[in-house]
Amino acid sequence: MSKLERNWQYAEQYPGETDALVRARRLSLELGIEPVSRSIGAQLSAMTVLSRARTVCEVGTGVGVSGLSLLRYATDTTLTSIELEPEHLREARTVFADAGIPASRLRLIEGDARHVMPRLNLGAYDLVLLDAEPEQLLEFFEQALGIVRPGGCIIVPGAFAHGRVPDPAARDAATLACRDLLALVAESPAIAPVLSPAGDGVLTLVRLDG
Ligand SMILES: C[S@@+](CC[C@H](N)C(=O)[O-])C[C@H]1O[C@@H](n2cnc3c(N)ncnc32)[C@H](O)[C@@H]1O
Repeated sequence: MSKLERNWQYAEQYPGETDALVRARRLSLELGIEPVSRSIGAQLSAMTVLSRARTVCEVGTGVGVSGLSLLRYATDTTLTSIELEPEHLREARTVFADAGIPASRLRLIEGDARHVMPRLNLGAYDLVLLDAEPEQLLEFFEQALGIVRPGGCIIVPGAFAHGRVPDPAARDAATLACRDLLALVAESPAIAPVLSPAGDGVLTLVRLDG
């Protein structure tokens, strides 16, 4: 194992998770839904608090691993989470309830985020997480730019498309979408991008004022 791989593995095993997160992660894997990794979950938990995010929007609820992470330390934060699959959302409702998250802090919306996001209030969210179909990433991103407030951020876990983005031979739709987004935001005067190699890559995009 290379030094980089050892670092990565250590970082993935390092953070502790709550019992509710451990249960949700297990359920997610049993159902074949890929949850955010432990280190990314820890980053999300910290980001919500660091950025003082009160309003968070998530695309791709799954069964709630990322949602629980986002809300972990932020007791006043509300989460709007959009999920296409009714079964996933049903499981997520149970996961949030079992974790003791009050219903008043949650707005779980069933539907295709590409149709739901245009109905959300412009500039109303402090933090937006995009964790659904990578092929649709550019569409989600355009909508996210509209709903995140200036100074707020958009977070994209899985930005390496399972490690394929850095491989020039990889040309599948998901990889191309991630590459296109990375190129787009690198050139944008309206965004400060940060790409971290944690998990399968986390792209954090701060929407600049003006
Ligand atoms: C990678 S999983 C999300 C995992 C979750 N964020 C977590 O960490 O627990 C992606 C989810 O996005 C959902 N999804 C796919 N396309 C979607 C769309 N267009 N709108 C909303 N949800 C979508 C899938 O059904 C799946 O549950």
